[in-house]
Amino acid sequence: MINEQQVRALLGELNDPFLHRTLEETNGISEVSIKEEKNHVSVKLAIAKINSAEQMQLQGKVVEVLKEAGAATVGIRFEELPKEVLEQFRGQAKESDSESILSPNSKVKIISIASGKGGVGKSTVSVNLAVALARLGKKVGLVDADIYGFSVPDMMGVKDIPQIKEDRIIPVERKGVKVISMGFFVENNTPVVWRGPMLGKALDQFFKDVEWGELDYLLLDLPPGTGDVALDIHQMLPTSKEIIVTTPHPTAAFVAARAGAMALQTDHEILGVIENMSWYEVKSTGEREFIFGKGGGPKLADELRTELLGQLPLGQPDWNDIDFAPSVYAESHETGKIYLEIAQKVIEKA
Ligand SMILES: Nc1ncnc2c1ncn2[C@@H]1O[C@H](COP(=O)(O)OP(=O)(O)OP(=O)(O)O)[C@@H](O)[C@H]1O
Repeated sequence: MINEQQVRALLGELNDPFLHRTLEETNGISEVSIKEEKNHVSVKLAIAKINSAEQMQLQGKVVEVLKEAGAATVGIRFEELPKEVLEQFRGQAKESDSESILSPNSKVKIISIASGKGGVGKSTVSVNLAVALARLGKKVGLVDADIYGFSVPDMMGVKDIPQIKEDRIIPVERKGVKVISMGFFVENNTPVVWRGPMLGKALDQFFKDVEWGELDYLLLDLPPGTGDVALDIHQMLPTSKEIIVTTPHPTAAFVAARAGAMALQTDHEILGVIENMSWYEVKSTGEREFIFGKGGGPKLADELRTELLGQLPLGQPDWNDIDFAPSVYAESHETGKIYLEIAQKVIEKA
């Protein structure tokens, strides 16, 4: 037989779905009564907003918890918390929000990885830079903000999907990096068709509803080009710094300059340029062939008055690795070492 004290203790641990505080903290358990002969528990709970999907979810949880503890049947009524209480908690919620990643006071360093056009290796660079920062002991999150063309989960060999806990999204951890991607939330790799406002909301969720925990760096793999999403993100994240990825071809660098110009126009500092696919090294002779041309990276860095953070050769990761992630270079791989050098520079600059 369950008693009132036990009921209060159990329910007190559940969260008000809107305030992210426990019912004990919100004083949300208004009534508890127990009919001993039938082992029936009935409770009245006060939450921030009633008649909502969140209420239904909480209802399910209450029934589950109480039945597990021995109640035969459970009756629940909901009421709304008094206005004064709500305001008090909303005020506090605002304060803690202001410590969130999006706040200018946040200590998390946000770095957006941008490119002028698709296919230059922006996602590959984002993934490997994130892993390299983690290898250097940093706490790193990675947002695949390339909402239409998400590829990060595949590149990192992520097989799990995020858990949802108390309506917070828990990112998937892979190679020491906490990862969130739109790819986790669509089925069967279906392309995502969004309208502008929905898109902004989805991104907003990635920052506000994801339980990132403590982070030193949050990297964002932006969509290619200078479209709406890239612009949205710039506006949403006034403190973010930018890395521009280009290939060595002069025209690629010219197009990438536009992405850089957008960062500067929106007052975002550019940390530097990374030139990808810089050369191909012939194994037998060690000779470098400049397949995609030469000079694009340094020229772009010059134009944007920033530094060339590194040049990455053509070549795939070692696919014999035990903990296989298709696009992640091992620490001992020549390219993996270059990523560590770039990450070190990023730590010094960001
Ligand atoms: N240094 C490299 N050597 C060999 N292949 C590479 C290199 N960098 C990237 N690639 C390959 O090039 C392709 C495009 O890379 P990636 O998806 O990272 O580019 P992207 O700029 O993010 O493209 P999009 O913007 O279209 O998503 C991928 O197949 C990737 O594996």
